Amino acid sequence: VFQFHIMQSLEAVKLISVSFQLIPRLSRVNLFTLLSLWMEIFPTATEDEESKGTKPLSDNSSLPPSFRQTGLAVVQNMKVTGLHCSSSELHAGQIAVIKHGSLLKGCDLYFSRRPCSTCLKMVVNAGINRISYWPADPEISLIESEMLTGASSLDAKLDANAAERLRSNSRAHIGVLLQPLACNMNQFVEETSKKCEFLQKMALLEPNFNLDEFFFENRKKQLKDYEKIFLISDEETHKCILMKMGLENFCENPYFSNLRQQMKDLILLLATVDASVPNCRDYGFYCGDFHSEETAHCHGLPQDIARHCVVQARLLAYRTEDPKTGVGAVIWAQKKSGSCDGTGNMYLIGCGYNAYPMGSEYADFPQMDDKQKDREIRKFRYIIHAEQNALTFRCKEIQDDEKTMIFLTKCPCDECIPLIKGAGIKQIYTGDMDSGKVKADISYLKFDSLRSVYKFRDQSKLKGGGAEGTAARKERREARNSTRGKGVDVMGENLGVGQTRVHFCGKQADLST
Ligand SMILES: Nc1ccn([C@H]2C[C@H](O)[C@@H](COP(=O)(O)OP(=O)(O)OP(=O)(O)O)O2)c(=O)n1
Repeated sequence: VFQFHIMQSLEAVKLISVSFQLIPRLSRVNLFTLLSLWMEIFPTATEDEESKGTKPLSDNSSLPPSFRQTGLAVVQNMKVTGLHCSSSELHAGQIAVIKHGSLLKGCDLYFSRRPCSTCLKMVVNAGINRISYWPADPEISLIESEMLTGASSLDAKLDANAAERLRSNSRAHIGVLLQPLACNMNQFVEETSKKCEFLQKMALLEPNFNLDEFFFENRKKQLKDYEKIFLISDEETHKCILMKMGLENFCENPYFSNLRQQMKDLILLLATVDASVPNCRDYGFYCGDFHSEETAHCHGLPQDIARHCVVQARLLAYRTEDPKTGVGAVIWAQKKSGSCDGTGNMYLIGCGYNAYPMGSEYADFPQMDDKQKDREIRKFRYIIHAEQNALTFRCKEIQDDEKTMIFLTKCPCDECIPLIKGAGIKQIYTGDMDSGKVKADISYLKFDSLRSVYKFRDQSKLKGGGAEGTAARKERREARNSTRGKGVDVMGENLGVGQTRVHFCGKQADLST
């Protein structure tokens, strides 16, 4: 009885701690759904770029008009084991069958559109556990006005009927898995996106940069685009499509308006996260100095793809268990020759976010950061970093002769640099605002001197790289060397050993010193 009471009190403590968690999290289901939407708009190569060899080889420029590009996240035991998108010849479901074969057994598939009957029969046959799809226009479009001929419209209807019969006959659960976001989630994503270091870097380098204006403008633009792609603007048309897909239960209110609200919330979240990584000509992920010879030899990814993968990592970061700092990591590799995937020759190795060890409850371990004097109750010794989770739970092996790339939302720390190097990762795409910092229980000193892995830092090709950038970095490095360990304020307010807050054009940013 005594033991029972103790157990009950422990449970109560855990519950209380859970309710005290400082930041809202994305649910797994919503994360996988968002990843599938994001895969649908994976940047594809133009013929020109392909022939020049500047983009991964892919071929999805000539999709039939009634066919909608689809993104897919393959999930096994709650871990993402594949991210795909359709190509001109193959649908996402077909690609999943080619790439995973019988390993699809027991997997959950998250599609950005309801897959066509051809895909559905194959993935059901492979023994998938569950399919969730985004409840808008399906893969074979049912929006007739956009179709070229009456024949394709009939095909679309026949396909909808066949898919519905396959669904009702299948033992796998096939339906719509969307969950309402935590009540302050979108507000939290907005705040953290504005503070995200990719935007902060711009604020640091650009005189007269209005971060709010830049961020909200971009978000507005993305939101408009994504609503066009992922939402059916006319409610009656949307209801009609839901009916045809066998989702009549969603057609009555309040279920219909709830569903649309959840869809809009997720689209807003996607647009917000997207706007946190600047998408403009002069900013990007560049290796070394933009004009230096080093850059010419290291064959980085096209900027739109690099940025796409960093945004993916930003989405993952919203599953963090760290009460303060969310970090996401995605590892992709590039095959030497093309592949049937809409991602061209790129394939997923693994992805992760920072969290307490597998299987632990939220309150099992300390959660304080280094502002807490008692080191015993700080989080750092317990949290598994995003890179560590991405490597540990990878779904593919890293091949020595292939280019493997890790995309991070934060500079890798000294604990992770040897892991990245040892694993055979060839390129790191990241921000470097923390580089050179020494915090009480975590340090970021090894990144700068890392030589065997190409580092594609978030920078301006005019200001962050090039001669001007080099000079600025040199100046910072010298300042750092002269102040390291002394906790001296270099340019602004002193935040303690290794950190300085600089004030720049009325804004402030934390810099390593
Ligand atoms: N490349 C990285 C860098 C960090 N982390 C994780 C480990 C910890 O969960 C958290 C630590 O982040 P910070 O170094 O920013 O430390 P704090 O969370 O204490 O924030 P602050 O910057 O205010 O000190 O991030 C990670 O997963 N991957």
